[in-house]
Amino acid sequence: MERNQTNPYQIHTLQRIFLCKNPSFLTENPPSPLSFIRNCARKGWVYKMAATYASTFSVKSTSSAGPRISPMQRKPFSSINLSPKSSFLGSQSQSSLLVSHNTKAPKSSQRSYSYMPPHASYKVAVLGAGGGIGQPLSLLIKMSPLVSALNLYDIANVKGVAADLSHCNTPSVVVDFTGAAQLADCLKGVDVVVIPAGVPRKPGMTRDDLFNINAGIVKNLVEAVADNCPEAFVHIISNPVNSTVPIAAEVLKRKGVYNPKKLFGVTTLDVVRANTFVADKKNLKLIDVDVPVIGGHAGITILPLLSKTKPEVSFSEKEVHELTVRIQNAGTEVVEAKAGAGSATLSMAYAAARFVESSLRALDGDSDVYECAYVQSDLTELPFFASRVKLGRNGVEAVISNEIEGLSEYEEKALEALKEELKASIDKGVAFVNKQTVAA
Ligand SMILES: NC(=O)C1=CN([C@@H]2O[C@H](COP(=O)(O)OP(=O)(O)OC[C@H]3O[C@@H](n4cnc5c(N)ncnc54)[C@H](O)[C@@H]3O)[C@@H](O)[C@H]2O)C=CC1
Ligand SMILES: O=C([O-])CC(=O)C(=O)O
Repeated sequence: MERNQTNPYQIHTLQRIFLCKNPSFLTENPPSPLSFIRNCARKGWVYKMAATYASTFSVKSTSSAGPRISPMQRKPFSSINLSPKSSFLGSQSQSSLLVSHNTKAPKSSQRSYSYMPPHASYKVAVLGAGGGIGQPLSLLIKMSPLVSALNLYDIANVKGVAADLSHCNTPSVVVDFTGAAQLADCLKGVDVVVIPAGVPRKPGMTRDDLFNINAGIVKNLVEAVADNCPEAFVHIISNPVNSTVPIAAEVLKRKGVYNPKKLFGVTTLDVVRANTFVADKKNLKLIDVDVPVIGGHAGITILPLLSKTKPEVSFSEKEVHELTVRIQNAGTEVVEAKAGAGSATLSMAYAAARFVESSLRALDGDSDVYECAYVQSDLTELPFFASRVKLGRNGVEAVISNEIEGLSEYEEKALEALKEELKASIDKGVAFVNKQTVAA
């Protein structure tokens, strides 16, 4: 079976594109995987895309009556090895679902369909929704077939964003919340909280230069998360991620609700960039490329594992060095191009939306969801580390350990070299919360 690495966001995009082009399709002809594939074939779309659609639509959704989130488990993560044939979507769901589609698909004349469309039943909150990332991210989340409620929070300018988005005819209901007094209401009953609140870089700044402002913002927001939706998945985007995630962990610990499986630093943009740059450099089909990125999310702490690129591809030493440096400096590339008007917003929104969609699929019972993220980890001696993780209903089900085995000499050295900086950033975050606690 051909390995399929299409990302979850592309999958839903395909289904939306198809349904937009065929508006009567849903009412006249419930979209069985088979009929979709026939339509794709008629339109000359590649088989792989059709198969991807079939696999997504074959994923059963939990109904609102079903158990949505099981009780928190505080055991340390288990580490598992990932088959070299697996993608972040996993190998088995794609192939087995394809097989099940092939065997179960009804004849075109039949009207009984075993397929269940995604059921919008999850509540997502975006904190910092009025900002450069917040706005396009909210739009992309509004497009998700899995979201029933989208709560948008900011300290200003969020009313108009919510009014605007609420006109899109997708399932979720959009509600705006402005200012600290409305934060608790925004968070009640939320399944996934995404935090892009905070200031972005200007040319000449490092991400760590944002610490003084963003540390306090993240601390306050996560305190409210702890009080109002302690069971939610928490996605931290605000920089410096290497420190803001440890800050969030300390806050949650002090509130007695820390579940390391549900706290994530969003590093998806590093993977998105690595995939794009490698595909470009090696003239590969973008849809096939998958490069794991480990470590952290700043400068040399961003470590793309080019030796683990799928499909297998060889790089010269020069190529490895140039690609690694470009991926590490890609944020700065955007900051400089924007010349004072902020940092990456659109690509970040795309990447964060992919991570949200993956989390929702995991919550919804898809047992084959993999993403790279910055999480509490025992892969190295550092307490937080980005690597590929398997996501499930309870958050991180396993950290994928074999991807940091058998590294190239270049990667081994880069891994050792990043540890000091990453440790300092983690310690800085923890010290910040300790200091605030003593002062209070
Ligand atoms: N993790 C990653 O890969 C990336 C992270 N970032 C980071 O994301 C953050 C946001 O970037 P942008 O959206 O471009 O900035 P922005 O300035 O355009 O938007 C930030 C938003 O946060 C809001 N905000 C500020 N304080 C808040 C508070 N206490 N509560 C709620 N909202 C608050 C602002 O009103 C604004 O709407 C920055 O820290 C940036 O460095 C940016 C790109 C990639
Ligand atoms: O570079 C920045 O400041 C924003 C960021 O984290 C990125 O684009 O990766």
